[in-house]
Amino acid sequence: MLGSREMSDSKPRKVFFSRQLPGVALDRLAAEADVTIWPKADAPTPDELSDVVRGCDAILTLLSDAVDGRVMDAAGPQLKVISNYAVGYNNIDLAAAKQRGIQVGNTPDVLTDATADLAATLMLAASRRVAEAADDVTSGRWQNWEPAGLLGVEPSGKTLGIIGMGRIGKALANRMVGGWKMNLIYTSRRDQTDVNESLSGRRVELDELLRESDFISIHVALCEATRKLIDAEAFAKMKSNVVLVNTARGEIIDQDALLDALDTCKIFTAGLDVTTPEPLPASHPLVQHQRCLILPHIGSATTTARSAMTEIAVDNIIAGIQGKSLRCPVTL
Ligand SMILES: NC(=O)C1=CN([C@@H]2O[C@H](COP(=O)(O)OP(=O)(O)OC[C@H]3O[C@@H](n4cnc5c(N)ncnc54)[C@H](OP(=O)(O)O)[C@@H]3O)[C@@H](O)[C@H]2O)C=CC1
Ligand SMILES: O=CC(=O)O
Repeated sequence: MLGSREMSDSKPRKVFFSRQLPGVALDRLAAEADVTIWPKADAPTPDELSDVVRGCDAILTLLSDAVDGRVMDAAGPQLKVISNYAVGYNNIDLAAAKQRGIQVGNTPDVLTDATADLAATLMLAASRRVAEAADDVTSGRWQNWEPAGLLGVEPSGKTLGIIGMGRIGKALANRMVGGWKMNLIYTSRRDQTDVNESLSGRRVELDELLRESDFISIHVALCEATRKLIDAEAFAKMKSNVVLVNTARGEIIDQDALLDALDTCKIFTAGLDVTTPEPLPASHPLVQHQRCLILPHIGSATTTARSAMTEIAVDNIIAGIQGKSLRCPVTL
C-alpha cells in the first residue's frame, strides 16, 4: 500500500505545520515545498485542521493534534506523510493511515536524555516535596527551621519500579541505578538481558512491581492495553509512601484514583509531566493538591532535543513527499 499515492512533479508540494518549530531545518524544507504554518497560539480544532490541510502533501503534527481518517480524507489523495513532532504517536490513527497508504514518522532517541532527566527531576522533587516547600517560601508561610518540617523520602538504596523499559525507561534506570544506587525492577513484554546484566535489573509482572517498588516511574506508550493501567486496584497494591512519576501520557493513570490515593495518603507524592486533559484546569484538585507536582508536558523541552526533533521531523517530510522511506518511520 505504501508508496501507491500518486506523485505529481508539475505542482509545488504543499506542507502544513500545526505549529512553528524551533531549529533551523525549516530552511531545507522551504526549498522543497510551500510551507504554511498555523498562525494562532491555540492548537487547531479537528474541524480547523481538516480545513487547513486540504491539498497538502505532508502534515507536521503535534501530540495535541488528533489526526484521524477524516482529517486524512480532508487533506486529499495526494497526502503522503504525517510527521509527528513527538516520539509518542497515540494522536494518530495508524490503521487509517495504513489503509490510505500514508507514511507516519516520529522523533525518537533525540529526546530520550531530556525526558529521562525530567523524570529524574520529578522523582527527586516529588520525594523532597520541593513544590510544597517553595510555595511555603513564596507565600510567606515559612517562618522557622523545623526539625520535623517538610520531611521527605530518599531514593538511595530503595527499589525503583519502571513500567515500560523502552528507551526513556532505560535512560532513567541508568541514572537512578548508577547515581542513586537504586534497586531496579521493571515491566516489559520481553526480558532485557542488557538491563539485567548492566543494571542488575529484574523483569517482573506488574503486580509484583506495584507491591515491591518505593518509587514508580511510568514509561509505556499509550495504547488500549495501557489506558488507565494505574487504577484504584493498582494503587491498592502499592506500598505506602510510594513516589509515583509519570512522563508518558496522562491517560495511563486513572486520575480519580490518583486523587483518592493522595487524599488518603496511600501514596506519598506524585510528579506528573502529563495529564488528561492538558492542561488540567487550575482549579482541578490534582493541580491544587500539595503532594502533586504537575509540569506542563516539558519532557523534551531542551534546545538540544527540540532542535534535533525538528531535523528529524523535516527529514521525515522531505523523504515522504519524495516517495522515499522515512528517516524515523512508525511501523504501521
Ligand atoms: N513527557 C514528555 O515530554 C515525553 C513523553 N514521552 C512518552 O514516553 C513514551 C515512551 O517513549 P520511548 O521510551 O522513546 O518509547 P519506546 O518505544 O522506546 O518504549 C515504549 C515502551 O512502551 C511499551 N509498550 C508499547 N506498547 C505496549 C503495549 N501494547 N503494552 C505494554 N507496553 C507497551 C514498550 O514495552 P516493551 O518493553 O514490552 O516493548 C516500551 O517499554 C512515549 O510513547 C511518549 O508517550 C516521550 C517523550 C517525551
Ligand atoms: O510527549 C512527547 C513525545 O515526544 O511523545
